[in-house]
Amino acid sequence: MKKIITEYLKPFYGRMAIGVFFKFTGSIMDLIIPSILALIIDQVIPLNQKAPIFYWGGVMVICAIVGMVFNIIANRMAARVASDATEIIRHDLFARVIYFSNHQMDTLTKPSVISRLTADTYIIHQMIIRIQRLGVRAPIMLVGGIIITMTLDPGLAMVLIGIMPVMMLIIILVSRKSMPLFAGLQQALDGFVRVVREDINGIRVIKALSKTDYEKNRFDTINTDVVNREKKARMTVAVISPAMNICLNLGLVSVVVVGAYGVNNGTSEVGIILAFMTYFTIILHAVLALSKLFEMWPKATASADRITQALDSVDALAVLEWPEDPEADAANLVKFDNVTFSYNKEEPNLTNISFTLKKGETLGIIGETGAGKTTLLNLLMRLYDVDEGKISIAGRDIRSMDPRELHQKFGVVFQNDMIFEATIEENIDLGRNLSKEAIKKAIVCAGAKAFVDEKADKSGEQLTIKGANLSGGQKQRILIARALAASPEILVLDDASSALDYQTDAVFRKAIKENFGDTTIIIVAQRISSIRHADHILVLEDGVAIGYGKHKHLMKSCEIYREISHSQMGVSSDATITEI
Ligand SMILES: Nc1ncnc2c1ncn2[C@@H]1O[C@H](COP(=O)(O)OP(=O)(O)OP(=O)(O)O)[C@@H](O)[C@H]1O
Repeated sequence: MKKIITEYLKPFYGRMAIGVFFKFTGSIMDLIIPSILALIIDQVIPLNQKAPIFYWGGVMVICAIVGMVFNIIANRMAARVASDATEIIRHDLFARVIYFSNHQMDTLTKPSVISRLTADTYIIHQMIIRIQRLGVRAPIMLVGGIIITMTLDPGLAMVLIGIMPVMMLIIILVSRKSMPLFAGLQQALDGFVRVVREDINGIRVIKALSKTDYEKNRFDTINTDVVNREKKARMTVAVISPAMNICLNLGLVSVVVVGAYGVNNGTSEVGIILAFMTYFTIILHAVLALSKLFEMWPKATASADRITQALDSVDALAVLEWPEDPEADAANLVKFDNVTFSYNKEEPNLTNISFTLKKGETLGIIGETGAGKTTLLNLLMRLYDVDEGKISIAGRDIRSMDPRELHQKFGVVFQNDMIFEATIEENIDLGRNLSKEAIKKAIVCAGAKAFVDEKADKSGEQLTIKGANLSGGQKQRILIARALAASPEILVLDDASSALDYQTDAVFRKAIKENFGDTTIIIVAQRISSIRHADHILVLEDGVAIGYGKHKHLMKSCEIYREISHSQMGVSSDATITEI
C-alpha cells in the first residue's frame, strides 16, 4: 500500500488537499446543526420572539446548504482523483506486464496477472474513494462529535466514552481475523479465473472429447471453494455492523435514561438531550463508517501488495555489458554455441546445441513432440536465458542487446498465436505503422490474397476475437503475413505451415525465397516437405541434436530423420523425390 500512497497518489496530493478542505468544511457544517437546534429549543423558543427564531433557523438552513454543496464537491473531486490515479496504476501495471519475460509470467501466472489488472485495481479504486470520503468525514464527525458532546453535557459524554473502547475492540479483532481470509479469497479467485479461462478457450476440445461433465465438476469444485472462502470472510466481517448497532442502541437507551434524570434534577435541558442523541447517532455512524474502512483495508492491502509485486517484479533477464569484441563472428547471423537449458534447472530440455546460420540461409528443425524445438526458439528470442553456452546474432551475445532491439529483428509465427478483434490490416500491422505496400506484399507472400480479396471490406474486414470468423488455414496466413510485414532480419515459423495444405505450403516457401531473399529463416515443422530444401536441418530428440546437415546427408546419416521421411513420403523418399 505504501507504494500506492507515496508514488501513485503523490501527484494528487494537491487536489486531495482541496477535496479534504471541502469535506472538512462540509462535515463541520453538518456537525454544528444539532447544536443550533439545541440552542433554538432551550434558549430561543423560551424568548417567545419570532425574529431570533427566524435568524437561527436561517443559520441552520445555510449550514445545511453549505454542508450539502461542499460535500457534493468533495465527493466529485474524490471520484475524479480515484479514477485518475487508478488509470495511472493500470497503465503502469500493463506497461510492466506487457514486457514480462516468460519466466516472470510463469512465476506470477497469467490468471493472476489478469486479476491484478482488473479486480485488484478496482479494489484500489474503491479504497482511494473511500479514504477521501469516509476517511476524512468519519474522523471529523467522531472527534468533533465527542468534543461537542463533552461541552454540552460531560456526564452524558461519559456514556459515549464508555462504549467506544468496546466498539474499537470489536473492529480490531474482526479486522485481524478477516485480513488473511481476504488474501486467501483473492488467491482462490486467481485459480477460478484460470479454470474459467481454460474451459472457455478449450470449449471445442472439451465437447469433442465429451469432457463436459468432468469440466463441470472441476468448475464446481473451484466455484465452491471461492464461495466458501467468500462466505467465511464476509461472515467474519458481517459481525461488525450488527455489533455496532447494538452498541448504538444500548448507548441511546443509556443517554435517554441518564438524560431524563438530568432534566428532572434540573442539571440538563431537553434541547441538549435531543442534540446529544443526534450527536450520539452521528458519532456511532462515524465509527461504523470507519469500521467499513477497516473492513476494506485488508482487501485493499492484499490487492495493493499484489499490484506492487507485479510492478516491482524484477526481470531476471538483465541486459549485460557488451565489451566490443574485435573477433566477434559477425559473418554468422545466428549462432548457437554449445547451448544447454533447463526450465526447472533439473532435467535439461536442450543439451549442447550448436549451429550457425548465415544471412539469407534457412534452418529447418524437426523432431518428435517435446523434443525442444519451441524451447530453442524461446532461447533465440531471449524469452529465457541459456544455462550454458551462448547465442549470438551478428557476433553479439543476445544477452547484451536491449530486448526491443533484439525483438525487432524477428518476424515470428508461434503455435496458436493471437488474432485480435480488429481489421485484417490492423492485425497484420499490429501498431507498427507499416506501409500499405508492405502489408499488401506480406498478404500476397503469405498466400492470403485470394481470401482477403473475397471479403467485403478486403483488408479492412473486421475480424472477431481470436479470428473466430476465419478458418484455421486463413488465420495461419494472417499470422504469417504479420510476421513478414516488417521485413524481418530473421523469420521464425514455429509449426506455422501445419494448417496449410502441401501445395500452399510449397507456394508460400517459394514466395518467401523470392521476396525475402535476405531474411534468415528458421522453420520448425512436423512435415519433412516443409524443410527438406532448407540449407541446414537440425534433428532434435529429447533436447539433443541427433542429426544436422542437408536433407540428402540426413537421409544417409540420421536414422530417425530417415524414418520420419519414409513415414511421410514413402520409402522412395530421397534427394530425387519430386516436391509435392
Ligand atoms: N514453460 C515451461 N516450463 C517448464 N517446462 C516446459 C515449458 N515449456 C516447455 N517445457 C518442457 O520442455 C520440453 C520441450 O518443450 P518444447 O515446447 O520445446 O517441445 P517441442 O519440440 O516444441 O514440442 P511440440 O512439437 O509438441 O511443440 C517439454 O518436455 C516440455 O514439457
